[in-house]
Amino acid sequence: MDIEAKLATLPAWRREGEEIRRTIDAPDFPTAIRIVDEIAVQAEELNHHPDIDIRWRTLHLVLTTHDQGGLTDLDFTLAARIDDIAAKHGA
Ligand SMILES: C[C@H](O)[C@H](O)[C@H]1CNC2=NC(N)=NC(=O)C2=N1
Repeated sequence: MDIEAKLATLPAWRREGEEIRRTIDAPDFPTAIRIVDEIAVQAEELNHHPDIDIRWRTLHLVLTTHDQGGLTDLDFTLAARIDDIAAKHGA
């Protein structure tokens, strides 16, 4: 997998070693929680789960594939779905 090529399609995400990260600024706290809830649905569907830090209406998300010890296609698939969810909620 060409990690840099995948990252180029996901400008909201930045790579830090074997992880990719993005921040989502939701309009308000209830929306932030709705975004997390929708991410949870996708995470379960993919059996791939982000680390999520909730700070009022700001979400910090980290993706990596622990059981492969690095980034895989699953991280980029989930990242794209997270971007769709954020955009849908105006974040
Ligand atoms: C057993 C189960 O498939 C694994 O624990 C899955 C679950 N969700 C996961 N999520 C992430 N982000 N990385 C993993 O390696 C991972 N492993």
